[in-house]
Amino acid sequence: MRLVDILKDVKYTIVKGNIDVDVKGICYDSRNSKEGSLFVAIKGFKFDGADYINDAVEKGAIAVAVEHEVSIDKDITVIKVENARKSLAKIASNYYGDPSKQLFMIGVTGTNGKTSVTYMIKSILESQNNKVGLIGTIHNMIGDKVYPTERTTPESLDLQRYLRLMVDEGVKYVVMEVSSHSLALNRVDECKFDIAVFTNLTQDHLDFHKTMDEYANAKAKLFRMAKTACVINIDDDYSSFMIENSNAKVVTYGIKDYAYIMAKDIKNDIKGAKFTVQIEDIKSEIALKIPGLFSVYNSLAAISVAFILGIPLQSVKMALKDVKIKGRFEVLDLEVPYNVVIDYAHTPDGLENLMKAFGEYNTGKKILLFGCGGDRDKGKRPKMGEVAGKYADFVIITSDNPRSEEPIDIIREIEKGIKNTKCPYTIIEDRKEAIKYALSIAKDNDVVILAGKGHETYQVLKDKVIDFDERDIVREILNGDEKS
Ligand SMILES: CC(=O)N[C@H]1[C@@H](OP(=O)(O)OP(=O)(O)OC[C@H]2O[C@@H](n3ccc(=O)[nH]c3=O)[C@H](O)[C@@H]2O)O[C@H](CO)[C@@H](O)[C@@H]1O[C@H](C)C(=O)N[C@@H](C)C(=O)N[C@H](CCC(=O)O)C(=O)O
Ligand SMILES: Nc1ncnc2c1ncn2[C@@H]1O[C@H](COP(=O)(O)OP(=O)(O)OP(=O)(O)O)[C@@H](O)[C@H]1O
Ligand SMILES: N[C@H](CCC[C@H](N)C(=O)O)C(=O)O
Ligand SMILES: [Mg+2]
Repeated sequence: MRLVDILKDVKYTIVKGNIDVDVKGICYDSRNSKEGSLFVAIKGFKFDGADYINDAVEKGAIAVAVEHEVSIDKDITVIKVENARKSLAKIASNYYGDPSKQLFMIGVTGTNGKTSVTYMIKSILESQNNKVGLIGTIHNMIGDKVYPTERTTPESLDLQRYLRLMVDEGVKYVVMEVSSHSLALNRVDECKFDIAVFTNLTQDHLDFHKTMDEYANAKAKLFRMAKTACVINIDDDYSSFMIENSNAKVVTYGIKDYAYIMAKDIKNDIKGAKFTVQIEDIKSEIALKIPGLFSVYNSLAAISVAFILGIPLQSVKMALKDVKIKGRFEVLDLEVPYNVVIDYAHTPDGLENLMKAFGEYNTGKKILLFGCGGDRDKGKRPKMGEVAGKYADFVIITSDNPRSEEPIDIIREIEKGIKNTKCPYTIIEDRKEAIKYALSIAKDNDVVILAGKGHETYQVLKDKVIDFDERDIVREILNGDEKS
């Protein structure tokens, strides 16, 4: 594709060379550069892409886009842009033919519930014989095909490539998680969203956004982008802020106060939740396999999208009843007289919602095992410790993904919070040892809750990533054949 066409509607100046060259690929990481590439050099939080221009050229790049003056003695085309991330999004959309224009785009944002809501929406859309694309934390999907991912919302170049692939494979609807990072870092700039969904806003990612206002402002961008409708959880404290930022029809859902789509007569046990959904004078019984009030909220968001698309409630009911999501309130099928549940709760609100889901019926003790991710929001750690102590009968504080931090430092911060409660707890830094201990103290009718890692089958340590699938670890321990 001609570079001049790739740069359509991008603000740039030519530093040197000619823009009427044929580009054979785009990259924002020099390590992915190849013959004929355009390398977009982004000045990031850790590295400056401009320091890797020579690497990119050695691998065949014939053009680079930079956001500040650099001296380049190579015989290549150099253009200067104001904002490399913003330009990359436009460049990617041009290169892949603006695929989101040919798709019905549903973006789901919020601190918790994004993955859960996207899976529910995908199930409902597929019940109408649609081929659906999904972009999210666990993996990306085109119909039933699964693609591994490292991000909840990919960089613009990767995202636009997925959207092009989805168009080419006959996808009509795309349902995607839109993280606050992606909104702040221009990853979804060129996505033409039709529906935006807001789940909730509570503390997370303040290591990045610094304040809740900044976090809310990032999320609000999505509601300004949506053209068809904005689906809003009216019970959330930030609902009015998201509604103020909505440029399309607003559909509200909720449980506490009046909402256009409401849930009533909610019943909940470890097998799932049941409730009556009410839309004006229409009512229907809904059953979910994932327990918890939070699951009722998530399903109301999905039901709202279905309502906007004119999908009959009977089809919605049938599509929702079997939805299960890896690592989201995943009850393991074991031959023991207690339950083991794996969940992804990794924020104070997520953990509180998870623990409340047990509170209503669990007859035995709630043994909660969790840690907090390293290189993430430190402020949530004591708050999660306090939530754990408030709702559990016994807590084992351990590691999650420590990343570059010392595991014990993270644990000590969590411990500060649990000390504000009377809940007995212990500290076991090694997560596998912690799981072994949790299983050793569980009695009949107890529930062992492994929180924070959910679907993850790895553990990110300082210098390596190890295999770590809690499903396998639990079974190995119970069968007495755990590998050390
Ligand atoms: C805070 C954040 O989101 N950072 C993302 C950002 O990193 P950065 O801007 O700091 O990039 P950098 O590492 O400084 O590198 C700058 C540039 O130099 C380039 N480079 C670097 C090295 C090299 O040899 N050659 C080269 O060209 C890089 O490709 C990059 O373009 O751009 C990088 C390249 O795309 C991402 O990998 C990185 O995600 C980091 C790893 C990350 O952990 N992000 C998390 C926080 C995240 O995005 N999470 C959200 C929300 C999760 C959720 O709540 O669900 C998500 O959507 O996943
Ligand atoms: N609506 C909700 N409100 C509060 N907590 C929730 C809600 N839905 C799910 N949770 C809890 O939060 C955890 C994460 O849910 P989910 O993966 O759907 O959120 P997410 O927004 O995709 O998270 P992430 O930002 O990490 O991608 C769940 O395992 C559950 O414990
Ligand atoms: N077990 C994960 C959960 C959060 C992952 C994701 N939401 C992010 O912030 O990258 C961790 O904290 O390490
Ligand atoms: Mg997610």
